[in-house]
Amino acid sequence: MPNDLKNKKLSETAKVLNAKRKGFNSSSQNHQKKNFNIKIALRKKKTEVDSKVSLIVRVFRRIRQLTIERRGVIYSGAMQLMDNVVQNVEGKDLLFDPNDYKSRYQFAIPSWARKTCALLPEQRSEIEILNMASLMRQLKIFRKYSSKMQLLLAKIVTYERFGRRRVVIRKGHIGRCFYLVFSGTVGVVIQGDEDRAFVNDEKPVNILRKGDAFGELALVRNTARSATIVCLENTEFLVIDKDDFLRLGVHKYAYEEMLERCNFMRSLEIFKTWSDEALKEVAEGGRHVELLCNNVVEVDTVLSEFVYFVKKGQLDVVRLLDLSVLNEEKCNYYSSSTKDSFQFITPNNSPCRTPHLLEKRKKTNENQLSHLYQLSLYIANKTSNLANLPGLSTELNLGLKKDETLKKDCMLSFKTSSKNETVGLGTFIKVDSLTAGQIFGLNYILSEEHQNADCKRRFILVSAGCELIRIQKSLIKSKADQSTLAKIKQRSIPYPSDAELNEIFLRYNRWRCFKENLVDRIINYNQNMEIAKKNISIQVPKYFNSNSISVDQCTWLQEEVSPLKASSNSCSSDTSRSLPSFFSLKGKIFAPQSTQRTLMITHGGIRHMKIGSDMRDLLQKTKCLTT
Ligand SMILES: Nc1ncnc2c1ncn2[C@@H]1O[C@@H]2COP(=O)(O)O[C@H]2[C@H]1O
Repeated sequence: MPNDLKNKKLSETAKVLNAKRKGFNSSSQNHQKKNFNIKIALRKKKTEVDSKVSLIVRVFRRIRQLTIERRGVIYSGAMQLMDNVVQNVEGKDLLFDPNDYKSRYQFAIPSWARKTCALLPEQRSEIEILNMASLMRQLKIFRKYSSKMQLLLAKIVTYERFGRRRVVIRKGHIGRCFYLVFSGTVGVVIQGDEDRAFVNDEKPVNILRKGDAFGELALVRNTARSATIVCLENTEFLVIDKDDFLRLGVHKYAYEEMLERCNFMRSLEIFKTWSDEALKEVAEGGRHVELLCNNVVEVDTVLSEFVYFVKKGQLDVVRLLDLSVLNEEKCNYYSSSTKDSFQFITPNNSPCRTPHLLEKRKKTNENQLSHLYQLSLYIANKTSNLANLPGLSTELNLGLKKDETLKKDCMLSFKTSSKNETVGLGTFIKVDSLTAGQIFGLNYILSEEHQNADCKRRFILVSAGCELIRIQKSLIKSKADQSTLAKIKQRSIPYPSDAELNEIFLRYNRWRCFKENLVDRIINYNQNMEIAKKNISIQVPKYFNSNSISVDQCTWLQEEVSPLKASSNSCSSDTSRSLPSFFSLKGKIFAPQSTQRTLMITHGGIRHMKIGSDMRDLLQKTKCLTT
């Protein structure tokens, strides 16, 4: 009986539980269904909204397109606001020009602007004038004019376009217009006819690009044209008529710029003896050039026609160094990683002709060397007195092959590589940095016997962000008096020779290899120590193994550290050579104070490296250090 009762009760509870489970299942199924339906409904709604939004976007795009096509209006309120902001900012002493970074940068004059230029001034609407002014603000020279003048010019400016070899201005003709170059390049020829601009060895005296202007002299002086201007490629100009030029006073700006050049030159010691007339004549032929960082100013200083005066910023002088003249033994100094990072250069002289570099080059501006330039190493000393360079010994064997000093200037030596390509090994090395008031190229105006060796060596001029004045060598030469020439002769100190630069490079490279190897070894050591701790049969790795790297690190450390006196400061942050008292290789002192120590290795500056307590033990074991 009790058993029956028990069974009954059990079956009843089982029934109840089953019923509950069923109920639960059905309710969760319902819930899922509901969720699913909501999801589908939401998705439908979303696609509907999406299609509506894309339709609206398309309609607006079309309206904008039609407006631009019909009325040429692109100058929105937002654009105007932005221009105002930029104008306000322009007055401040910014380190960069915001206009250089405008996303609306045009490489050629757009069709709406051509249409505007074709209209008579009185037919141009206010918005069209604003559009034109906004476009013209891309030109550096235009930005120098006041906002009022900009609008007045935008109202009267006309458009002209000429193909390659077309003469824009012919020397001796009457001047009728002033030209602003918007796209393309033109050559200035003073002697002979325009064909000289296209003869290889007789280059034009000057090349003008986007943002440059010409044709002001004849208008201001009321004389004949002083030079012939010929298009070197398809070139677009914005043109200002002589009457407008004089009426609006544009000539005052041109005159002011010339005066600025004149005053700058007058402030330089080298031109102190010059008459005002001579200085003015030279300044008139000069041009202002503003360059962003990493733009190449001159690819080959030997072929250059110009002397460069740094007005603001910094101009770097870079030399392409032939590393293949170093013998095999010296070449071994490059660790595999270091070797990879140096550029192989093909015989046609261009630093960027290898396929992967070409690829990169295509992506960047034609005139930029940035990726190669990163490799350059800075040498502050422009004299050949190497004793002044930190830690350099002139007795150091250069590793130059006999009779293989640099015969052909800047031409790298080429070898056939494993892939049957002719390759050379070179690196760019910065030999000088010119700052405001310094000049590059004055040496060239001396007679050949007085020129220093640098006049026959090719250097590359690279802007580190600078404003330059560019004047033809011939123009300065024609006006230079005896005392100026004597001053130039006196000041001409050549840059370090290639042999010296090679030495500097080797030393730098050795230091770099050493650092890399040291870091590798520390990492390697730490990893192996972990293994060694677990498995006693494995030998504890040696940290210093003088056979495995080309430079004996112990010697290096001693060499680096030897001039240091153990001081009581734990770590000095100034740039003079100093060491914390607890670490001195020479004195073999190592005071264990905590688990972390700072190993300082100096080479013309201080470098820090953290080492752990195991490292300290190891240094002691390898007898580099004793407690
Ligand atoms: N050395 C020069 N470098 C650049 N531009 C020049 C040089 N000499 C003359 N020009 C320009 O060439 C123009 C020729 O016509 P203009 O004489 O009216 O004005 C001249 C200057 O604007």
